[in-house]
Amino acid sequence: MEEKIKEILAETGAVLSGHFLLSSGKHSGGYVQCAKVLRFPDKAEVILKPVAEKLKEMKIDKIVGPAMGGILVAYELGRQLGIEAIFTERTDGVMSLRRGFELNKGDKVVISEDVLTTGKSTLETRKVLEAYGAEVVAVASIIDRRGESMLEDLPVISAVSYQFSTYEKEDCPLCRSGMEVVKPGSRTIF
Ligand SMILES: O=P(O)(O)OC[C@H]1O[C@H](OP(=O)(O)OP(=O)(O)O)[C@H](O)[C@@H]1O
Ligand SMILES: O=C(O)c1cc(=O)[nH]c(=O)[nH]1
Repeated sequence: MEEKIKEILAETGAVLSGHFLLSSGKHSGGYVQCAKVLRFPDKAEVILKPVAEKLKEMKIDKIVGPAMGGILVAYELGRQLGIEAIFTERTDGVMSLRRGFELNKGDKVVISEDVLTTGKSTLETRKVLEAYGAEVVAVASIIDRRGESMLEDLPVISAVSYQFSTYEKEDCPLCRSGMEVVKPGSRTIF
């Protein structure tokens, strides 16, 4: 199934190579733009089905996706699981739950993401949810591109994994080659 999902990601133009500034501030020659595949609801259903199947085994009350990338993933997983899908968002750089969304003490929640790189957005989201007394039981994503071990105390359920080289800005060979760097994501605070 991983191969089929990677084919869908490639054919929808989601897998990019170039010189990218990631949300973490690191640089990379590879990037997965999940919005390119999620623009097709039928393909979103296919690529997230294996993730939803695994989540079915857990007793989950809600799916929470951090904006922007996690929202559509939460929506599709919530649809397949028949549960509520909500989102957190950054206001002045601070992640919070807004729009009258509610979490009850003891709610078992899954955080959904399009891409996991360093896990920073996920950890920020986890803090917000735990402050409401919710229990984060897993993280779900389309892409797992974590290079280092992050989120070790949580089950991570992803549709596919990629290993792209990432570099600190100072050590980036793509910077040295003079290639212009592109920042596709919306986070501005690293
Ligand atoms: O694991 P991390 O290092 O946190 O990186 C992954 C995050 O980066 C991207 O979001 P971004 O903040 O760029 O905003 P976007 O969802 O609007 O693209 C992506 O959607 C994940 O949320
Ligand atoms: O780390 C990121 O910001 C990131 C990497 C990636 O491949 N795709 C994405 O949407 N964000």
